[in-house]
Amino acid sequence: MPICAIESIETIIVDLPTIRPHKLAMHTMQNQTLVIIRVRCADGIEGIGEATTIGGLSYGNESPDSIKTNIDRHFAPLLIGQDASNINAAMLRLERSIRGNTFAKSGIESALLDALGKRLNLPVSELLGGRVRDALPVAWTLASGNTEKDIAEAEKMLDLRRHRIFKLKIGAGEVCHDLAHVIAIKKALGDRASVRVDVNQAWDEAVALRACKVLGDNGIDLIEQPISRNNRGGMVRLNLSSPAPIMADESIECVEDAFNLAREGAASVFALKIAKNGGPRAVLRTAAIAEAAGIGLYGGTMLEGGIGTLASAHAFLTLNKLAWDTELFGPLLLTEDILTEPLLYRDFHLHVSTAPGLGLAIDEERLAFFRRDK
Ligand SMILES: O=C(O)C[C@H]1C=CC(=O)O1
Ligand SMILES: [Mn+2]
Repeated sequence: MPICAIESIETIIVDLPTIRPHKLAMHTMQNQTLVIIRVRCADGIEGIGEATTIGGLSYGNESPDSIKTNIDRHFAPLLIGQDASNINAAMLRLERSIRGNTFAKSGIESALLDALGKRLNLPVSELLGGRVRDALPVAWTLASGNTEKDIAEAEKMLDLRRHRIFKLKIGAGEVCHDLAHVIAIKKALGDRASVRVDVNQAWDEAVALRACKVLGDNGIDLIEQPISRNNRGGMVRLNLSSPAPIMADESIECVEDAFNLAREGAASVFALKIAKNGGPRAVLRTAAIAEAAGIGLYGGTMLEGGIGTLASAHAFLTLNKLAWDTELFGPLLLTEDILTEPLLYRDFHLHVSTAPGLGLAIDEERLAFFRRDK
């Protein structure tokens, strides 16, 4: 294939409203901020990617502002003039000069895959080796902060046949109150739904030791990141003692973290996130480590909009087993998106088309309206 140079890279910060406040242990989201990445190539093809985090710097090491600045100032000069079709070479070039910054790398890798797919007339899932499914089961997060509201929201999702897996965000309140909240929701939904919790690192080990037992004994299927990512020994001990499986989320900030967690036995399920590994190809390296270690897989999200959600979905479609399903509901938390077509959620699944690249197009008017610098 002749060399097709990267001509320009544009980063655009977009602020979109959410359907309701989304309450996490470390931050309450009132809206969501996406960083859209447009990689323009010499053959006129444009690759589109997204790098999105939650709550500025309250969740991870990168913020929308740092992602934009770092791509504009540090990534773009390394990539302009390089072959857009050689994703290995482009990503290795970044890796040699740029430490960390996996969110920004993920957005760039997604955009390069989108461009290559459009160039070759193939969906990104096929560039990643081929899909073994066309749709993914999708969990919903109940995070209004109110038990009755959360139960009503879950009932609505079941009626709509949109979700039958619910993740509850806890950790911000008193432990006893949080446990009562979770147990009340599980009681109301019974066997009609899988109920899981995400503590977002809020507990210490002593609290988690007791709380995980209560959760497991009350029918909670999965406990996500109960304690700090820094307490790896504690994760190992909890994973041994908890009656419900422990899932690592914040513990994985790169592929090497995944290897160390697997080696130490610190979790029996991994949340896969393209943003935390450096892209759709990078996340599959973490998936391979998990598969080799007998660790279950869950398709995670950073509450991306449609672009990041599809980039994640194309990677997850290629996996042999996704024992714990996915939570790719980000676009459904937003009242607006910037794509010409919404993603297709039906019968508890996200359905992913086989259109070239990520299979999406930007609605330029909406983008112009929602971009922060307009
Ligand atoms: O998992 C997280 O910690 C982040 C995110 C994913 C779903 C959700 O509601 O929040
Ligand atoms: Mn989480």
